[in-house]
Amino acid sequence: MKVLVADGVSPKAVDILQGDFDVVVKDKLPAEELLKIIPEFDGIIVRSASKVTKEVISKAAKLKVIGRAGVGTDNIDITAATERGIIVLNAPEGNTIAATEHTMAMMLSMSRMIPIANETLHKGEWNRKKYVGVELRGKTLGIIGLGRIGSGVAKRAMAFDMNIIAYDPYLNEDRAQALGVKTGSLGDVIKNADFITVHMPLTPQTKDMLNKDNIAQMKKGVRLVNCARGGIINEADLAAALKSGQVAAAAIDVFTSEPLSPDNPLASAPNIVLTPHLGASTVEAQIGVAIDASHGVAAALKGEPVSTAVNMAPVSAETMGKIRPYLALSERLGCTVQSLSDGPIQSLTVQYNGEIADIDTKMMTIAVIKGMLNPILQTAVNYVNAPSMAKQRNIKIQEIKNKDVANFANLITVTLKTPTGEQSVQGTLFGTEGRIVAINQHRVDVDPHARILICPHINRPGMIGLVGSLLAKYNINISGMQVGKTSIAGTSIMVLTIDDDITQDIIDQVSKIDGIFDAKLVNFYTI
Ligand SMILES: NC(=O)c1ccc[n+]([C@@H]2O[C@H](COP(=O)([O-])OP(=O)(O)OC[C@H]3O[C@@H](n4cnc5c(N)ncnc54)[C@H](O)[C@@H]3O)[C@@H](O)[C@H]2O)c1
Ligand SMILES: O=C(O)[C@H](O)COP(=O)(O)O
Repeated sequence: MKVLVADGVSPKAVDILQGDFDVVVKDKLPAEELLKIIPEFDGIIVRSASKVTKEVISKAAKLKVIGRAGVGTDNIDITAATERGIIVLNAPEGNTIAATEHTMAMMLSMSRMIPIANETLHKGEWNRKKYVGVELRGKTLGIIGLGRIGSGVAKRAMAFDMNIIAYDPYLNEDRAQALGVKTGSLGDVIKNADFITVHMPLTPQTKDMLNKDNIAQMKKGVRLVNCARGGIINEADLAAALKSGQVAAAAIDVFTSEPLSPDNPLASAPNIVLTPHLGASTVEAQIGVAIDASHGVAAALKGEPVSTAVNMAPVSAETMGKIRPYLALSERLGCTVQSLSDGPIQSLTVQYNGEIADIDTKMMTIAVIKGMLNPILQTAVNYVNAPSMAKQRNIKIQEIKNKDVANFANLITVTLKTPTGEQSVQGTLFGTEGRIVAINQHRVDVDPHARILICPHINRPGMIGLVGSLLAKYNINISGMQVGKTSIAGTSIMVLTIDDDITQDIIDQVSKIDGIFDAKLVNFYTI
């Protein structure tokens, strides 16, 4: 598979990917070139420069994953990617410190007029009277958006003896208390702050959040910082407020259109410190995001789950650690139960018993759906599109959780209903190895790999021999065999692991053997 590493992402990404993938590096990637070359690639890693638009995605016939070596995914059309089942992932933590420290640097440079003092001194002007700044100590800093970077700024600003007031409508009050930060409404921040810094994504709600109306209500001489996204502070309104003196100074790293055009009103505004989107530009951050994004892209291309995918239900790293060993088993249970069934799938129930009932199992249920649908659909089903594929087919999905369990520490029971009846399989982990432990109430111990042939049969001597001889006639080797017990009198189930390919015609012949009720092949190579 081929991966395109664009936008000057650190060479660390190439080091990580090149063992497994064919890697192409394009530090500069004009939009027309991206459109032209994207059909060749299975994966792409970008920073904010390349725009992965709907048009790019429509041409990306093989694309399975878009990795963002950074936080903001506003340069990627996530809706278009999700519709195509393309995983979009980011690297949300690698550049947090860099952006936090850049915000502090911007606040200090703006307060002490360092850029202009430096520039004029280089021109030979020794101007000590003109560049008298203000202190941070004792000032109120309004932080809008108290996420990773906002909290980091809060901590550092406290060390400068600033008073903090934060506004974040989605913030849990406990988190603010743990940080020792006072919270308030947007209006409280607007009215009380001497400095305001914004740290949230650009969304329809946050666009122009600071504008001429609320800038007019701020303290005269307020100082504003934007190291988040261009447009959260309206650029024309800010430029006007800098000219009028309502805003004493501003420090801006991000712009509505990048690179910054000379026509942008901020380019010529007074008392403003500008940097060309440098928040994440430290050696450490670029290595960090490249490592995280490339590991995510590699995992996605290998069909493994990705904890930083942004178009899937989020799963914490802690939960991921607990569920990871169950994912392959879950997929195999989905594949097995589907292979046992006939007719259109009406509903799928996944029941979790034991300790796993206490954890967030939604990704395991998605793995079951993936395993159930992949063998029967033309479109590749993955962790992103599995729930919507099930919905499109009107399959009712139900999760049941119960801490009670007999015989095992944890048990997953997958039941699938079609108009012809109900099939169920159960699985558990022995150590880290997944095992199918029951098929339609017959107790078995099956390692779900390669292909298995499942034959319910009458419980009488000679049945295994009959099936074995028929398969031997076609030179099909049986590498494993299990006979399942049940409380249902007179019936049994044999599960044969077979190495070789087997035709439907041979399976039909097995099912016609006297005493065999049915023969179903589960091909784990199809998931
Ligand atoms: N300048 C740079 O180079 C640079 C580097 C890294 C991140 N960023 C940007 O910084 C921003 C913050 O990044 P982060 O990692 O802290 O993100 P985060 O997701 O950890 O935090 C965002 C916070 O904003 C809050 N929020 C969302 N909508 C809000 C609203 N309407 N009003 C107030 N708060 C709201 C959320 O509740 C969350 O707490 C993002 O836009 C990101 O793209 C820029
Ligand atoms: O959202 C981000 O991570 C930052 O804006 C960094 O963007 P960059 O990778 O283009 O520097």
